[in-house]
Amino acid sequence: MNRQSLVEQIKKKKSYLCVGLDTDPDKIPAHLKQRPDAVLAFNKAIIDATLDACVSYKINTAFYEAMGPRGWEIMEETVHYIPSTHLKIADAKRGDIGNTSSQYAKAFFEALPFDAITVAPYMGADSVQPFLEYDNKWTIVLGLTSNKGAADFELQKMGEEYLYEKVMKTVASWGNPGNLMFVVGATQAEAFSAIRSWLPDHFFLVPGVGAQGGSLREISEKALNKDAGLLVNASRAIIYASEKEDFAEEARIIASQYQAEMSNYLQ
Ligand SMILES: O=C(O)c1cc(=O)[nH]c(=O)n1[C@@H]1O[C@H](COP(=O)(O)O)[C@@H](O)[C@H]1O
Repeated sequence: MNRQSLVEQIKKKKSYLCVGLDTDPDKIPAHLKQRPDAVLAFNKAIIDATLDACVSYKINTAFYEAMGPRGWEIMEETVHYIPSTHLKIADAKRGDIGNTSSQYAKAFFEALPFDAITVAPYMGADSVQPFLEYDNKWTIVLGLTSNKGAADFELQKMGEEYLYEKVMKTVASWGNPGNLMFVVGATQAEAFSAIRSWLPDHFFLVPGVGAQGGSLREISEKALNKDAGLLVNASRAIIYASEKEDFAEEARIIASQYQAEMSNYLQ
């Protein structure tokens, strides 16, 4: 999905919500757990229930890789189930020497039909470039992450700049806002205005609302741009809104609440 289609979907839905499919087999409602296809059935029910409220799904590959070979198949079946109207993100946080990154890019962009992948930039230009070579796919590079450990490296100063600032500005010079996004955690709201001032056009994937406590209002006020420029992810707050048989309906309600709030900020 290219930038124009993504922006059209955001305007049509009045939503920049990304639903995170971080599906933990242990957290699936009891009535589904017995089924051999429990995780897939859970994902399909969540997708059916939230389609109208969101523009993207983010599949956190760790949850599927942890299930062994069947998990990889479930991930594949899930990504095929998501309609082409929605941006399909592989949250895989890959990045390695060039020839290995090329294989990661092939795995998620060709063998699997993802539109986007999260990439860790620590190994530098040659580790990120193979993903950026796909013009029609999105590379989403970790900028300032939502976790406590962001303080260990990302928020350390390198001369005048924070490390994350240097990383984001440098990576921005390798690609363009048509196929490059950055992860900026919602828990880092105080940094959003500055980041938006030096990257006015890029989309940011923003995890950290919901279970991690970030404020949708604050990041929206500070970082929405003319194309929205934000994809805000919530995983646990939506998919585990209920542990009972009504889990999909409850997920729909929470996703719709995010969508309604977003539609106010988009005006
Ligand atoms: O790249 C990510 O998606 C990501 C980056 C980051 O800084 N923080 C972060 O929480 N994430 C992911 O975003 C999701 C957040 O999940 P919830 O906290 O349950 O909404 C998880 O899949 C995380 O792996």
